[in-house]
Amino acid sequence: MEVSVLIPAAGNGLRLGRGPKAFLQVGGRTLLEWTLAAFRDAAEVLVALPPGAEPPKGLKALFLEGGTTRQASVARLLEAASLPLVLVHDVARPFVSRGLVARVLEAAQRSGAAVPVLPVPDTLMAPEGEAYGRVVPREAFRLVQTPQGFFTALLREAHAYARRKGLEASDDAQLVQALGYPVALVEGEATAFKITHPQDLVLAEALARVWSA
Ligand SMILES: Nc1ccn([C@@H]2O[C@H](COP(=O)(O)OP(=O)(O)OP(=O)(O)O)[C@@H](O)[C@H]2O)c(=O)n1
Ligand SMILES: C[C@](O)(CO)[C@H](O)COP(=O)(O)O
Repeated sequence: MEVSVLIPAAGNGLRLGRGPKAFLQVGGRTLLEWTLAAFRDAAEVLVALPPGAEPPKGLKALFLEGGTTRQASVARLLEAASLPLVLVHDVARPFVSRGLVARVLEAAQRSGAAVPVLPVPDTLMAPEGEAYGRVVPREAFRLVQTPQGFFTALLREAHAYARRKGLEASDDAQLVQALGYPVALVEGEATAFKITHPQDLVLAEALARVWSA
């Protein structure tokens, strides 16, 4: 794959409460190892680790120090990317299939910016305090995943724009959109869920038993 894969892995995993997720073991491998396995065919892989973390030995990637936010970590990785196309992928989503990567890459090559999304499977409601509130039409919403693919120059411009405007966003597609560029949507997949809370580890352990990257 002629692409620079950027892996923001510098978070502290506060909601999970088990230390930085990059080094968390699931099914006998760290989340970083699972993630790198999914991108083993990439020409270049860059990983942002928490400041002060020792880069793991024997892994094929370039390790950098991350920033205080996801956006800052991606910005540092982006500076070091050398290829015209980038994929940005959370280490917290270790079970990403080749099919998903191929879909995002293809759409990013075609349109310059692409993200995977999933429909909302449940009733969607805005609570009123502690009480059941207004139900909103779930058809109007999507869950946004990674990997997100971009022309490197476009994502660099979007990050530079965000810095100038003081924008902070939870993903990279928002910055590209803020710059005024459209972001294409491709079909996401349930297995690429983000390990966020302790209960997610039950599913991750089960998936690790059957997953082949
Ligand atoms: N300063 C940061 C914060 C987050 N991330 C990365 O961004 C992704 C999405 O973040 P999240 O799931 O929120 O992970 P954490 O920040 O580790 O979790 P929490 O917010 O619960 O602390 C993760 O792969 C995380 O490592 C990063 O590279 N640099
Ligand atoms: C990038 C992301 O995974 C897309 O859904 C998400 O925005 C990260 O959010 P978090 O709050 O940093 O986990």
